Amino acid sequence: MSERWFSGWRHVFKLDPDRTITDEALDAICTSGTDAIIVGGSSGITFENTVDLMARIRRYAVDCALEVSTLEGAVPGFDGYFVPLVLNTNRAEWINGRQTEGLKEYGTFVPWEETAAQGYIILNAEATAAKLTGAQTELGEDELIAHVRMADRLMQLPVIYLEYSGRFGDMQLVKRARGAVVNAQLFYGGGIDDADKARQAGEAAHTVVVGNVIYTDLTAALSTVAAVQKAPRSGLHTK
Ligand SMILES: CC(C)=CCC/C(C)=C/CC/C(C)=C/CC/C(C)=C/CC/C(C)=C/CC/C(C)=C/CC/C(C)=C/COP(=O)(O)OP(=O)(O)O
Ligand SMILES: O=P(O)(O)OC[C@@H](O)CO
Repeated sequence: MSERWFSGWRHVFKLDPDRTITDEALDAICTSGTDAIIVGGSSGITFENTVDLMARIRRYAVDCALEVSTLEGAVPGFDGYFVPLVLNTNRAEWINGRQTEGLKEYGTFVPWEETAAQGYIILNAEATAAKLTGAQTELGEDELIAHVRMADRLMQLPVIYLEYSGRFGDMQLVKRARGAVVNAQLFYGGGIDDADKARQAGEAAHTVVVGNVIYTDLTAALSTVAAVQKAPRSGLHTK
């Protein structure tokens, strides 16, 4: 598999421009040893709150990518860009509709070498992103694997993101999804609020994303970095 700008990422913190984080907490996150920060959220994202958070993270050496979820929030100056496509919805707006609108507006300015599509499979019905996009979250194993193959083999997406935002997912299912992946990098995110869950996710997925706990228990959030980085990588792509 060819190297991608995010290939080496095992642990990532996701920061939401629509939430408040103190300078002290941001300093701890950015100097934690995490591989990268993703800036993203599914509601309340504006140009102003995204620029503000980017400028604060930019004081640190850590890689910082934007997950573009609104047209207004497409801000230049990040190290990389992810464009989510939701795969388990029947609302075309969230599969390719808004993305095409975005390309009409910004297509000539996109830094393509540092931009990657993410095939989102949203599995927690309670997540804001699931409600927003009408995601069909009740997938059996066969349906999940079919979505994974659609993303990985037919669509050739570089990232498949199993999204349980707000709830810890089924790690056996995540491992099976990973087993079906040939080229994509499998991101897992959702409900990681201690080192043990982080370790389990680190054993199951290529890349582990930690979000909400940053805002509720910073010490627990920081403990997830070493837990993922020490987790056995058996069965993972060589990156
Ligand atoms: C000018 C310049 C430099 C441009 C570079 C940016 C760039 C590459 C632009 C390309 C143009 C473009 C294609 C834009 C498309 C933008 C767009 C509107 C895409 C739609 C994305 C989408 C499917 C959004 C739906 C929600 C979603 C999947 C969001 C991802 C983040 C996420 C899941 C956050 C957490 O979820 P949440 O449920 O909120 O979690 P909590 O419940 O815990 O809060
Ligand atoms: O916020 P949590 O539940 O940690 O999930 C992380 C990330 O997958 C959200 O998009």
